[in-house]
Amino acid sequence: MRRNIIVGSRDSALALWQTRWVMEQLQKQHPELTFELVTMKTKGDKMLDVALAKIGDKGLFTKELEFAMQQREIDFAVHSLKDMPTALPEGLTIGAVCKRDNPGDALISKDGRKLDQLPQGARIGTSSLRRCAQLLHYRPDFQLQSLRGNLNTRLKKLASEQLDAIILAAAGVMRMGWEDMIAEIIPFNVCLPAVGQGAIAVECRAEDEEVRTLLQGIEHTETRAATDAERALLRHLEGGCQVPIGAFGEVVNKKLSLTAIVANLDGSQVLRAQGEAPVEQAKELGIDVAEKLLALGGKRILEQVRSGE
Ligand SMILES: NCc1[nH]cc(CCC(=O)O)c1CC(=O)O
Repeated sequence: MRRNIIVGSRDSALALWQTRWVMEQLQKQHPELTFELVTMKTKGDKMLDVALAKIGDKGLFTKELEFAMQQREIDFAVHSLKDMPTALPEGLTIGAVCKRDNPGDALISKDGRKLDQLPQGARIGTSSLRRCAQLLHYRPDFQLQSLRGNLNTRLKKLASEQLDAIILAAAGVMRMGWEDMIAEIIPFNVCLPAVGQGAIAVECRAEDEEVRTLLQGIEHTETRAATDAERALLRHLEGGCQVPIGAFGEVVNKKLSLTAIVANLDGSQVLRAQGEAPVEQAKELGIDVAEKLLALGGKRILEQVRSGE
């Protein structure tokens, strides 16, 4: 076994928290190894003020790290699974999906109000089409404002842009130690999370058996099955961040269940589908639920959203 493992990460506070967490778990399991952290900026870090839907680039937060892996400058990279494209570059694989934290979306509001206590026409900050569409479906009076930047920046904008509330992934908020600011985890019947939300993934070279064996130690089987189903669904719908798609997979009583939505941009249509399958058939389940959504009218919605109608 190699002695020194080089670990790549973005340099945002959240990414660093996640990467250090992974390094810590591995170090506990392998006291004989050393882990070295290398940080880099990705295109997504350099374009923090541009709407994600406008950049529309797959691998915005992962490409530079992936290139470094292919060049053997780093041995593995830690990502939010949510930020990973469903198709990985040649020669790379997801070596581990770690146990998922809270998968939900957190409401952080000016005076701790919950969603139902927000005033008519409340101004809510979020940069995600998925959150916008589902919130508008629930409360057409809400005014959604775009919100980008690192978590710190977004939190500051709650006050500086005079918003009533912002929405962030609960897992990120908790990892930053801001749990006390969460007014409410938005229920899944209102807003279904993004594919992979709340799960940390480790990407490595597919042929690097040493590192793959190492990463087995932090793999969480149920989270892998759940997110395999979610990612298969997303891939089948060919949805990047430009399309409002939400999904949540979960192992309940040893069975895998998957719920997903496809929405149009103004939230006037939100289609929902659900399915169950044995844990070993995660990908088939994802495709199955995707097919249900397409049949329900998702095909038309996706065409409309993509053509900018
Ligand atoms: N798109 C940015 C991003 N990628 C992963 C997380 C949160 C952490 C996670 O889902 O594991 C966030 C922040 C957010 O959406 O509020």
